[in-house]
Amino acid sequence: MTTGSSRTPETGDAGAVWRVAGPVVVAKGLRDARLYNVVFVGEERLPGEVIRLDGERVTIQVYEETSGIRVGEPVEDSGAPLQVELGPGLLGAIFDGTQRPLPRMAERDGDPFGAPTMARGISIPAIDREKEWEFVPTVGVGDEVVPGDVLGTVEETSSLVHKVLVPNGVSGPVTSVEAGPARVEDAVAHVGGEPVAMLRRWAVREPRPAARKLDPDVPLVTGQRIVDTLFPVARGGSATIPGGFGTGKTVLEQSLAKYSEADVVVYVGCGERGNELTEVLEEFPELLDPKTGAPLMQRTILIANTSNMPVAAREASIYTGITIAEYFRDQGYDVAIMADSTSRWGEALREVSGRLEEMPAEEGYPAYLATRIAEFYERAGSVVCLGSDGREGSVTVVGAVSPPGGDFSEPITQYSLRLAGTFWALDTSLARSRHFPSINWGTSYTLYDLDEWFESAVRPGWTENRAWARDLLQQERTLLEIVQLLGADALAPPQRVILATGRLLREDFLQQSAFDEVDAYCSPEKQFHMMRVIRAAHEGIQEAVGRDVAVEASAAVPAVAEIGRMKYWPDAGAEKNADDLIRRVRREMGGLN
Ligand SMILES: Nc1ncnc2c1ncn2[C@@H]1O[C@H](COP(=O)(O)OP(=O)(O)OP(=O)(O)O)[C@@H](O)[C@H]1O
Repeated sequence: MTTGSSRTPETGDAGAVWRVAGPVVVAKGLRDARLYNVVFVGEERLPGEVIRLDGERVTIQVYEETSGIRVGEPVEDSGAPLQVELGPGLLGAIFDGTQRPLPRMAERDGDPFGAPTMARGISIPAIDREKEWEFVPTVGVGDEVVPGDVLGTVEETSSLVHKVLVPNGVSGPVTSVEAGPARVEDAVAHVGGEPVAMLRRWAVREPRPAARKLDPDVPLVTGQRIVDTLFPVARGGSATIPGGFGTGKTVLEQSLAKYSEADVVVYVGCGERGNELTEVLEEFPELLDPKTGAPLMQRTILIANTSNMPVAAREASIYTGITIAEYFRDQGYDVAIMADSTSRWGEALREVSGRLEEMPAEEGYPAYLATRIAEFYERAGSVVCLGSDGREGSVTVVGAVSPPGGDFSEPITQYSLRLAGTFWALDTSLARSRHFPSINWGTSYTLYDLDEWFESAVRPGWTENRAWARDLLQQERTLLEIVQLLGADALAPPQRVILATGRLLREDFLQQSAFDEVDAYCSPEKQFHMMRVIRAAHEGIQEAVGRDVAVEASAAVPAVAEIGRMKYWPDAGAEKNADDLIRRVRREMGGLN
């Protein structure tokens, strides 16, 4: 994050600390302060952000521990709002909530998740200034360019070409452009005589512009069966994952981060425990993309703001993340941002608001909570990017919510579900019975209609399979209620068929282990073929019942046990395996009498 290092001394406006209350500092004497400007507090120059102006009192949320700051210490206004640095070198990076590179801080200070007072006042540039990138121009001298046009590219990783765009507010003829190695601050081109470097800055609270929004009609394939088949999210759409303690939010967010078909993934670990993020930091660099075989870290940016880091920086981490996501979207990429957890973020808002002595609204949260959550989800979108080539990009937002006591009526869950297009409700009783992912198929939903895409891109028949599975699960639910009241004997054979198939669907399709090397990712094609087999088993049991064969006998044929092993089939041979198994199911069930 740029904390005003580019300011000139003339713009610096100086005041003094007047009051300190936790992460909130009130200063006086800053004549030119503006809302959301970055200021430096105290002798240690701790960065903070102006969050309220009240006469001569300027209220600041400070992004670092304020202990030891005394009344009268200097406060300086940088004259600029909170910004992130954007450019080659972001992929694979690990930042804190204000975009300080954690590995380089750790080199200085040891464990980055250790002491809450770590690294006070240190300012390390987010993007490496010395690294050289091979710049390949895509324009020539004399070409007329407008904001968003691609000036050239650098190969940031083996799987992603970073596009260097004409910045906002710059247009005209290219007056010079130079191929070859360049550092991020070097001018790689001149447009209308203005130098253009690769490094950009952007105020985090301001959405980056695009030419226009598109209807989200392509799914973000996740490789998670219940998600893709029953409740898919669109590229450029949004999803929320509420779940009580231990229901699997973090595991699901991480599976999405690992396996979603996004070009770039921004993972914001917000207020989670340090050891959970350490796991992520250790595990991610080891993982390979199931599609390309390239290290997953090459497409990932991690933003870590753990529960022991200063609370105000947690609020910033979401904005830092989404701004970086939009930056890659603008290059024409599909980006997914996962935030775990927005509840911890809401708690940061609540804490700061409490220090400001604002009138609390629902459950002590500030009245502007809903607006803030909306600002985050509304930055999702599929767009035509700025620039003349009409390229398209998207940001998909996935936010986890940890409602206290698993109570979904609390404000953050309620606001999130009003805003997000997909709702994956994690269920405590499913988690307790070790049914993972514990997405409740009765209460979850998606508002995106993506059937057409699946029909043409995966297989015709996808929609019908999906409708069949949903209907069957719904019927099973109703029947299970009857069984609870009256016992299984109350059911007629056709109803028992539904229970038998419902079980197959739940155990052999919806359950998916995030920790099994093969099962953790399931392609839509394999999902389709697995569903075909389960439907064939359903028909087989139904036919057998028509011949007066007991449901239990059909459900016990050896081929049914093989259905339980479909998860471990390799993706590649799924179609043939499914054909073979369907034949076996028919043969074995057909032979019963
Ligand atoms: N898809 C899955 N496959 C296998 N096990 C899972 C899966 N999802 C969750 N689990 C199990 O559930 C446990 C809890 O998951 P997780 O830590 O994600 O929960 P959480 O909702 O994030 O918890 P917290 O409320 O503590 O943040 C995991 O350690 C794991 O054992």
